Amino acid sequence: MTKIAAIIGGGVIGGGWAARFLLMGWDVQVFDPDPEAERKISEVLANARRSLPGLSDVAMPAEGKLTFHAEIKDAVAGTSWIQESVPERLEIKHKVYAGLQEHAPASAIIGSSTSGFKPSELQEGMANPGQIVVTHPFNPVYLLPLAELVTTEANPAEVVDGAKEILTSIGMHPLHLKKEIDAHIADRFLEAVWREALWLVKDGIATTEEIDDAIRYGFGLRWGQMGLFETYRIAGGEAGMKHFIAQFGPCLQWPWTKLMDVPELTDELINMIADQSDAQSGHHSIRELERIRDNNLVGMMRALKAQDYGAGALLNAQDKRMAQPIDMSGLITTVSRVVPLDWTDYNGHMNEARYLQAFGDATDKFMELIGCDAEYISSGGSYFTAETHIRHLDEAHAGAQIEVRTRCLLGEGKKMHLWHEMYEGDRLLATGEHMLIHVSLETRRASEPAVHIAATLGRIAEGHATLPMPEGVGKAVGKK
Ligand SMILES: NC(=O)C1=CN([C@@H]2O[C@H](COP(=O)(O)OP(=O)(O)OC[C@H]3O[C@@H](n4cnc5c(N)ncnc54)[C@H](O)[C@@H]3O)[C@@H](O)[C@H]2O)C=CC1
Ligand SMILES: C[N+](C)(C)CC(=O)CC(=O)[O-]
Repeated sequence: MTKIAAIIGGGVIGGGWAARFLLMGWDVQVFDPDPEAERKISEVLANARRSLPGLSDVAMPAEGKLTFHAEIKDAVAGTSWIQESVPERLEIKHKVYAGLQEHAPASAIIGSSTSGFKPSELQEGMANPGQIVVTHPFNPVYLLPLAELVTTEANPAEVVDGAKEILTSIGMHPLHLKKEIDAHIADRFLEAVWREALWLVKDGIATTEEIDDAIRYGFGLRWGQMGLFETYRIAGGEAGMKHFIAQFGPCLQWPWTKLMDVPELTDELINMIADQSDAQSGHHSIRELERIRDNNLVGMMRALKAQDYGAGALLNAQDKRMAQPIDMSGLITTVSRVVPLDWTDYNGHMNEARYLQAFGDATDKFMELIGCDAEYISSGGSYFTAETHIRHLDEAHAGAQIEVRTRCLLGEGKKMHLWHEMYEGDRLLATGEHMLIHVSLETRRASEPAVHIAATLGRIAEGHATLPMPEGVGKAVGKK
C-alpha cells in the first residue's frame, strides 16, 4: 500500500515534516498558498537529504514522491496522515480543518504542529473532532525525533494508536501527554529559559553570545543526553535524588529566577537582542547556520547511537525496524548504508579510518550471520582480527549509498578469512581482506568455535569457493 501524507503549510516546520516523510518512503502532497513554498521546501529537503540518511546504519526505504497542489482536496486525496503546520493562529487552524474535513478521507489522522494550543481548542466546533490530535515536533523535524502527542477523550483509540504507530514508523518518538496543557511539556521549559535569557540581556548581565556559551559549554551538553532528572540524580552524589533536593531545594525560594515576570519587548530591547545576535552569528547565512547545526546534530546523535542511549537508542530501534532480510545465497551484502556527514574529512571525502569502520561493521554482521551473535559472545566465544589489508580504489562522499559484499575465503578450525568489496552502485571503492581467529574470551587465546558456528562457516566458505577468485586477494603494499 502506498503511504501518502499531506503537508498543509510548508514553512519551516511543514518543510521539515515533508522531508522526514519523503525520506522514510512516504509520498508527500503539499498545500501551501505561498508561491515560494516549493523553493523553500526543496531547500529544506536538500538539507535533510545530506543529513538524515547517514544517521542510519542500514539502507533507508526508497524516497517517496513529492507533489504540490493548488487545491486542498487534491493534496489530501488518498492520505492516511495529514500534518497541519500553518501559522500559530487558532482562527487560521480552524478554517484549515473545516476545509480538510470536507475533503480528506475520514480515516486520515490530522496532526497539528501547534506549539501551544491544546487539542480541545483545535477540535472545538469541528465536524469530526476525533480526527484531530496535536503532534508537536522540534526543529529540524527531519533530525529531531520528539513529537509531543496530545489527545483528548474525543479521539478514539484507533486514532491515538494509529498516530503512535505512524510517528514511530518514520523514526519519531511519540511522547503521549497524560493530560492536555497549554504549550505541552517542552515549550513550557523553552519559554521559561527564554524569559530568563531576555532578562539577562535586558539587565545587561550577559550578551546573547555569553548566554549561548553558558548553555552549550555546560548544561546543554548534559541535557542532550540525559535530560534533567537523570542528570540531577547524579548531581546528588551517592545519596541520589533526595540529597540533591535537600541541598538545592531551598534555592528555589531564593531569587535565582524571575520566572513568570516577562520583560516588556520594547523596541530598545528588541534592537539590543537583534544587534547582539547579528554580532554573534550575522557572518553566517541562515542556510549556513542550518548546515552547521545539522552537522553537529548528526555527530552528536551518532555518538549517542554508539552508546545506545537517549536519542541514539531511538535511532538503533529504527534501524532494526528498517533492516531487510539478508540473502545468503551468493556473496553476502553485509553493509548497505549512506555515508554520514561525520565520516568525511579535510579532503572532502570519506576518511580512510571510515573504510575500516565499514569493513569492521561488515565483519560484525558476518559474524552475527554465522551465529557469533551477542548471545554467543556473552557465552565466552568470539573472533579477533589478526591481520587487515585495505585497498582504497576510489572516493566516496557524504550522502553516497554504499554497499559491502562479503566473501568467505576460508572458514576452517579457528581461522576465518574474509574478503569485503565496497561499492557505490557499480563502482568498486575499496577492498578489505581480513584474517580473524576464533578466541575464548576467558583465556583471551585462540580456541575452536562452537560446532554450529564451524558448520555454518564451512557451508558458506564451500559455496563461495565455487565463485571466481577476486582480483587483489593476498596482495600487500610491497617493496621494490
Ligand atoms: N518554527 C518553529 O520553531 C516551530 C513551529 N511550530 C509550529 O508549527 C506551525 C508552523 O510554524 P512555522 O513553520 O514556524 O511557520 P512558517 O511561517 O514558517 O510557515 C507557515 C506556512 O503556512 C503557510 N500557510 C499560511 N496559511 C495557510 C493556509 N491557510 N493553508 C496552508 N498553508 C498556509 C504559509 O504560507 C507558510 O508557508 C505553528 O503552529 C508553530 O507553532 C512547531 C515547532 C517548532
Ligand atoms: C519557539 N517555538 C515555540 C516555536 C518552539 C517550538 O515549538 C519547538 C522547537 O522546535 O523549539
